[in-house]
Amino acid sequence: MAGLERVNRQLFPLRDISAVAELFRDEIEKSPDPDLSLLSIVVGAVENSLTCNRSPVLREVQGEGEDAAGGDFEIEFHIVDALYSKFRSTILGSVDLSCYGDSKFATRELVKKVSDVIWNSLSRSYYKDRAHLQSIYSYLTGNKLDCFGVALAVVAGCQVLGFNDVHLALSEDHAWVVFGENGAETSEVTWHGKGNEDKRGQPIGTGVGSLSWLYVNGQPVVCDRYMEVASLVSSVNPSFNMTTDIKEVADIQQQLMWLLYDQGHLEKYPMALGNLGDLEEINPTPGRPSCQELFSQAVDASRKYYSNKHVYPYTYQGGYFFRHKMYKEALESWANAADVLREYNYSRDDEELYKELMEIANELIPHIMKAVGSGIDAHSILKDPECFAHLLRLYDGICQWEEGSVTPVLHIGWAKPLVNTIAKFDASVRAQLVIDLQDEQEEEASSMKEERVSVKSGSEESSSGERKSEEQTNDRGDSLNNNNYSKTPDADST
Ligand SMILES: CC1(C)CN=C(N2CCN(c3ncnc4sc(C(F)(F)C(F)(F)F)cc34)CC2)S1
Repeated sequence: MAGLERVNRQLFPLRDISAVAELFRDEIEKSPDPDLSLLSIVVGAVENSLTCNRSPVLREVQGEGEDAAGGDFEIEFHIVDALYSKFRSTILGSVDLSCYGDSKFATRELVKKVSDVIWNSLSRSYYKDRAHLQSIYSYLTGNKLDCFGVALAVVAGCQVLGFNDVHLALSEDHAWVVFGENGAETSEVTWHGKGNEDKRGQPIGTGVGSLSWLYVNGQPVVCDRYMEVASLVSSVNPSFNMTTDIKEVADIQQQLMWLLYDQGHLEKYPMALGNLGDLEEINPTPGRPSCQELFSQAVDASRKYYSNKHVYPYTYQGGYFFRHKMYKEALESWANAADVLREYNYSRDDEELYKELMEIANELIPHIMKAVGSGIDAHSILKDPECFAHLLRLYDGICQWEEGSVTPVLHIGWAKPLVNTIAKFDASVRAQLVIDLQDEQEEEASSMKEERVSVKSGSEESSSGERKSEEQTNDRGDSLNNNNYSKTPDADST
């Protein structure tokens, strides 16, 4: 039974958060196969009505730079019904299933066909970096989707066709699909980055290209239906403009995220836990885990399920500590993020991550140095050898990221803040730096260089890790803007 037939029509017209939450709860708790297009249309309609259709009068009274009063929304059943039918008929009307064999599993050709149907119905040229282009509501009412939205729409399209083996695979900066028996096959279905030929229809490379951060070294978040619901909720964007969020949209997103959290559907989804942490930091829900706990759960999930190959859990956590002036903890989180980087070679695919690290090294850490320099130094950072060790581990990780890459990472813009920062630490702290170079003979044997740096501080010492093997090379590609899942601006990438 399709999603709309089982929906509780008494809930309509949807006028408040609890009605939207009830509809999602029914779909998540009562259906073995939550209907992605239904849920994406509903939450996209709410987001659109509260953030996009603003009456000019309301805009004048809204305070800039804070949560604006979102006013009311009213989502009529017949609107959802019409859009839901439009999506289903678009997909069913464009794909002749007799052309794709009689296997109950999807084929590569089928997945590519669904991707083509979505792709060829998008507007010719639109600003891809815009917010609110992630939902099937946006696709149906404006023929616009961002790169995440295309991937989600392809999975939703395959669900309409009855192929429940097609699922969303997510890295920290790209999305694709898995399909076939045991989800053993992969396929690109959307574009990545700016000005790059899309690779739609191709499998995710198994060569060194798949060892890049873009494909998280073969450790993507492979979604089931419920985690796909979590991804569409996580992609809800409450922004009204660059400085103002609509509080109702954030509240709805937060409540839906807790609903999914309680059902265990965020357990293996570090970025969703991080997003929930951000929402809780702004507006804590009484009786719920703190945002700090959520950021820590995101780190644990990456370590437990993805061999600690994800960087963003540590940058979510480090950002939190920084905002709360917990500078020693922030340095440790950022050093832990850099330890993940060591495994990767830097390439054009990694521009988004590069920007994150630039901000940490060249803006946030200099800010900390200024703050502690002027006396706001709860931990006496500059006298703490462990902080110095975290700083060196951070930079050493970035250096190792660069090693073996065809594209350089560091330049003078990095060196100046680094030199200034190191110089801020007490000479007595710097004097404790002990660099143990591994014995030469061992180096030949292992053909992997390893160098240990430690800063003796009481009992503790911190050290850097293994070097990459020399044969790893780079892959090509570009980046995405991770603020709202959309890509960097490009006039006509589709
Ligand atoms: C710590 C940060 C710098 C703050 N926000 C970050 N986000 C915001 C939310 N975000 C996400 N949050 C949930 N799920 C996903 S799936 C995804 C993606 F795979 F890249 C996609 F689909 F291509 F856009 C991105 C992303 C991207 C990363 S990283």
